[in-house]
Amino acid sequence: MMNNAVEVSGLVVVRGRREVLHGLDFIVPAGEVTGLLGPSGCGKSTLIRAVVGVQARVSGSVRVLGEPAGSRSLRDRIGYVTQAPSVYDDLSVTENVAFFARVLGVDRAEVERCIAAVDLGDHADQVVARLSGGQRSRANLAVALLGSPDLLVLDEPTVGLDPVLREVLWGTFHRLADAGAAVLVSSHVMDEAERCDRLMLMRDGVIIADGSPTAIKEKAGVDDIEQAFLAIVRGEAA
Ligand SMILES: Nc1ncnc2c1ncn2[C@@H]1O[C@H](COP(=O)(O)OP(=O)(O)OP(=O)(O)O)[C@@H](O)[C@H]1O
Repeated sequence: MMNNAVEVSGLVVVRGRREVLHGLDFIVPAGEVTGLLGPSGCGKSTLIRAVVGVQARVSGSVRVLGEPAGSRSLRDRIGYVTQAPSVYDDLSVTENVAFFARVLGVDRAEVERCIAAVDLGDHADQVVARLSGGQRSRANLAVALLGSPDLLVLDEPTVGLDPVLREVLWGTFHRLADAGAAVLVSSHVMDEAERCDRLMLMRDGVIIADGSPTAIKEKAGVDDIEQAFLAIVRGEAA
């Protein structure tokens, strides 16, 4: 097993007329939950899209599980959850997950396991249109868990979820990491930082800090990540 699921150097992305990622270097290790934190618009989704291989106008080197990002062979080794739901409104949770299992060629037995992993067992037969927002996000996540991907990439998976559910989902992410997967989770909510094994703090298309939450706080000489973020930004401006 490779230690780094993702290895990136010199990542530059241009969108419209603007360069939105300005030459990033980072890794995403296997067996850990890596958080990508930064304010709205800083480039988190763009970074994630580059890793998954769906972003246009990318330069630099982006290697995922030993292959160039976007390689065909990576398709069933990466689970990717976007902010927009991929599940169908008029199908039940089970029908949705079973549909994607067929598409991916994943064993039917996986369907129930993935639904249970996101704690949707009680709603398995409900059509997605009648689920709450949080339940719908979890149905989306269940699809991404099919086939036990080596890399799970989640773009703001906990937005709009209640604290109990967030707790459940973070538990799921850590279980997957403990089983050896690399988990990359973005969030604009700084208070999710402490739940990550490793963090990348991002601002204006640049990674301004990278390390364990403890190491980042120690280096900045403060005791919460939000303060660390501000201290680093102030330090850069000075
Ligand atoms: N098609 C586009 N043309 C030009 N600029 C774009 C385009 N799409 C996105 N951008 C810009 O790229 C930057 C990064 O966007 P991105 O969606 O990656 O940010 P984000 O950190 O994921 O934000 P959020 O947390 O709000 O989802 C933003 O400033 C955005 O305005």
